[in-house]
Amino acid sequence: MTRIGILGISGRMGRLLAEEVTAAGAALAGGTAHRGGQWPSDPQALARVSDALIDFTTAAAVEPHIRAALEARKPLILGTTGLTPAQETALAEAGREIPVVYAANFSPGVNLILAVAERLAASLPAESYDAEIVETHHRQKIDAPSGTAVALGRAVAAGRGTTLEEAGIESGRDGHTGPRKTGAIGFAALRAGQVVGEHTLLFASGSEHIALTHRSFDRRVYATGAVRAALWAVNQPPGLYGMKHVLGMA
Ligand SMILES: NC(=O)C1=CN([C@@H]2O[C@H](COP(=O)(O)OP(=O)(O)OC[C@H]3O[C@@H](n4cnc5c(N)ncnc54)[C@H](OP(=O)(O)O)[C@@H]3O)[C@@H](O)[C@H]2O)C=CC1
Ligand SMILES: O=C(O)C1=N[C@H](C(=O)O)C[C@H](O)C1
Repeated sequence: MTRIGILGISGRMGRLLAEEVTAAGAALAGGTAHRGGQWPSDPQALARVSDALIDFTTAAAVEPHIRAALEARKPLILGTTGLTPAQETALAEAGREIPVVYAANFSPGVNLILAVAERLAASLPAESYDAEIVETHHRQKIDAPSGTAVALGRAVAAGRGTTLEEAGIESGRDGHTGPRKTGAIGFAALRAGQVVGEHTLLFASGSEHIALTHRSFDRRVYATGAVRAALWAVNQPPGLYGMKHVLGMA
C-alpha cells in the first residue's frame, strides 16, 4: 500500500487530503503542521516514512520541504501557491532528481480550461483581444493573484508565443493608470467570505467577448486530484510534471 505523507495536515486542504488518501486506498504515513498541535513539524522524519509527500502549506515552507523530499528521494506533490521565481527554480532543479508534480490547481476542470485558454489565445490576436483574469477567494487566502490566475495568464502568454513577463502584467489597477497596454494580461483579485475558488478568463475585442469561468464549490476536488497525482508520481522517473501529465493531457 502506498504511504502518503501530508505536509500541512492541519490546514483546510491538509485535513481533506488526509481523508482522500484513505479514500483512495493508500495509507496515511503521517503529517506535519507548523504550530504543532497533535502533529510534529519535522518534514525529514515524515519523508523517511512516506512513499510520496504532498505539500499544501505556505511559500515560506516550500524550500525545506523540497530538501526533505530530495534527502529521502521521495516524489513531491506541490499545491502551495504564491511561490517566488527562486522557489520555482528550486522546484525545477529538484525535478532532475525526484518526480515533482507542481500544479496551482489540481481540479480536472481548471486543467481543461488551461488547455482551452492556450488554444483560444493562439487564435485570438493580442492586438484585438484583451485578456483579463478575475479571481475570487475566501477571506483567509494570503496570496494574490491566485496561483490558478497566474497559470491562466501563463497559458494565454504561451498561446501567444510569449511569456507572461514579456507580454506585460496589469495587476490590481488603481488610481490614474493610463490606458491599457496592448497585449498585456490583466489580473484582478477579490477576497470575500468563504468562496472556495472562482476564476474567469475574459477575451474582449471591440465587438465580442469570450469568457471562460470555473467555480469550485468544494475544495475536496483539489485534494482528490493531488492524491491521484501522488499515486501516479510514485511510478514516474525524476521530472517536473504538471497535472496535465497526471491526467494524460500533455
Ligand atoms: N493547488 C491547488 O489545487 C490548491 C492550492 N491551495 C494552496 O494550498 C496552500 C494551503 O492552503 P490552505 O490549506 O487553505 O491553507 P491553511 O492556512 O488552511 O493551511 C496551511 C497549512 O500549512 C501549515 N504551515 C503554515 N506555515 C508553515 C510553515 N512555515 N512551515 C510548515 N508548515 C506551515 C499550517 O500549519 P499550522 O496550522 O500549524 O499553522 C497548515 O497546516 C495555499 O498556498 C493555497 O493557495 C489551496 C487549494 C487548492
Ligand atoms: O487558496 C486557495 O483556497 C486556493 N488556491 C489555489 C490558487 O491560488 O489558485 C487554488 C484554488 O483556487 C484554491
